[in-house]
Amino acid sequence: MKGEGEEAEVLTWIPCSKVKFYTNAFVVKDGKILLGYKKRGFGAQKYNGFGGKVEAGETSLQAAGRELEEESGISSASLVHAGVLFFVTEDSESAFHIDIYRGEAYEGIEKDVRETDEMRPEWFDIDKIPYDKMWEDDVFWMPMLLDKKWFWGRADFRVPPGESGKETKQARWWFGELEDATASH
Ligand SMILES: Nc1[nH]c(=O)nc2c1ncn2[C@H]1C[C@H](O)[C@@H](COP(=O)(O)OP(=O)(O)OP(=O)(O)O)O1
Repeated sequence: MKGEGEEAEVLTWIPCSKVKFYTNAFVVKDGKILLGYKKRGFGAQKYNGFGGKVEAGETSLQAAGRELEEESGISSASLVHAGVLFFVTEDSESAFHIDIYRGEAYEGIEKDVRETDEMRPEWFDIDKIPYDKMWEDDVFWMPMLLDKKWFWGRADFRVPPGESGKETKQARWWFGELEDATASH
């Protein structure tokens, strides 16, 4: 049985005082979604959208377009802001504000898609998204992205109490739809 202290620790949000600004883009076309199998780095061996750090002097939208092209070869999908994921992990001193984009794909996009050193792109039917091979929180907000509902949420990852390994798991999270979806974004 767990002591009270341990329970309380699990229920607390992880404190953070610095935030890194990232993007992540998911391209959707004809009932399919393009995911990338991450071959190296943080989140390796998981399927994810294509994204990375927003560099100095860039807007989030510019960064999303650049990262999508660098990691998948897609250069002109039209990107729409789909939501925000605030991601906090014991692995990193900083939290991540991740602007999530939905890419509405153009005709013939398939031929532009290419594998890179970092990502192996693969199309999935939207009713067969491999959530068991993705970040644990994605299943909570992906339906809102697919339904074009603007969302906001937070996920905290911790090494579960009593586990000696370093692997973090989702410990606390919430996601919701923004009420004023007509606001400019
Ligand atoms: N779909 C997702 N769900 C989640 O919970 N965390 C995610 C996520 N996508 C990214 N993250 C986290 C993992 C990582 O700590 C951080 C940034 O991850 P990314 O894979 O986007 O960036 P990279 O480390 O590849 O950055 P660059 O080197 O700039 O390309 O955000």
